[in-house]
Amino acid sequence: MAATVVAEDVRRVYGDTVALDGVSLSIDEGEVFALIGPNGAGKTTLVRALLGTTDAEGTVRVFDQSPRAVDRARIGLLPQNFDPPDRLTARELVSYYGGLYDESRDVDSVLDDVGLADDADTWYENLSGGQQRRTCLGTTLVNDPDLLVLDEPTTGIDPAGRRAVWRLIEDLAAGGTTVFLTTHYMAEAERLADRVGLLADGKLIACDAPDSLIANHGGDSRLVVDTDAEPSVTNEFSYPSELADGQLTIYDVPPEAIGDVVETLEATGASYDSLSWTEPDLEDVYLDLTGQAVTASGEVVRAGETPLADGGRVDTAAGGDR
Ligand SMILES: Nc1ncnc2c1ncn2[C@@H]1O[C@H](COP(=O)(O)OP(=O)(O)OP(=O)(O)O)[C@@H](O)[C@H]1O
Repeated sequence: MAATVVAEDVRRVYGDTVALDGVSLSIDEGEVFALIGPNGAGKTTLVRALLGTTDAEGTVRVFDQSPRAVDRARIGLLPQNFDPPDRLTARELVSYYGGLYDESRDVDSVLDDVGLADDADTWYENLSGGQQRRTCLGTTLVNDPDLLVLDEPTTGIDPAGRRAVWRLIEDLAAGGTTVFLTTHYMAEAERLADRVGLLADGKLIACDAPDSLIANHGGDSRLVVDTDAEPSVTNEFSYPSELADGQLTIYDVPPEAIGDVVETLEATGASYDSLSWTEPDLEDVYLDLTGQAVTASGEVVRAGETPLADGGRVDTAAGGDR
């Protein structure tokens, strides 16, 4: 399969700040590639380097051309901070961007694709956050791009809006569009991406399919039970387990074995209050590889530090919008 984007040893320094420190990656045609990293990791700088809007050392090829030589009609870019005029309607905005190209898609079909057919004549300022972001996405689709570059497509929008954007990206990917997106929402990358690149302090520290990253770096699943059990309870299970401060953690229990584990616990005469089972995810991978957790607002919390006000290691599909 042909590579749509190839970057080799890309480096960008701003004064004393090394924003990108030798990043190499390639994105295949039709692939959804998500670049994960906290605020300041270098995501936007890499977007700029790949599109040739910032000077960087190293080599970048897009459609096997220098980025600045690529026909702009082949690329759709959603910048992180896209702030169109408030008093243009969704239709006017998409139509305006369509006018920038020699050939563009029918405006109504674009509005339909982004789920704004019913709100096409609403001013931008009166659309919800999710609708606004989908309008912005519409302006990037009007030239029917072969490569879509989305810099933090869902930052700052509510969970329902985020899911709507996810569905839209999934539809585009199913239609064969190559997508490069950046995000600090691990769940977003896990859901959408064929491959994920983990960026930390300007370095690409891992790059693989989400499942492979989780299998190699995510650790075990955990069954956590609040219980009054005696310390010796850990001898009862055939899985590794530990008891501390009234919390029993049993590792690597497959979901179908949870009932047996609970029966074993009950048989010891112990009672319990709550029980939760969690699978490892990309958050665990990032933590394992960097010693850092990424909060919902994209800040990092280093292992051993007090979590920030927005809840520390949180980045679920449902929560944490600011
Ligand atoms: N034009 C610039 N001038 C000076 N420093 C810059 C410039 N652009 C980025 N940086 C610095 O480079 C580093 C990487 O920034 P970048 O915006 O690429 O990160 P990011 O991962 O996109 O972060 P965020 O999620 O906050 O947008 C940061 O330390 C940032 O302050």
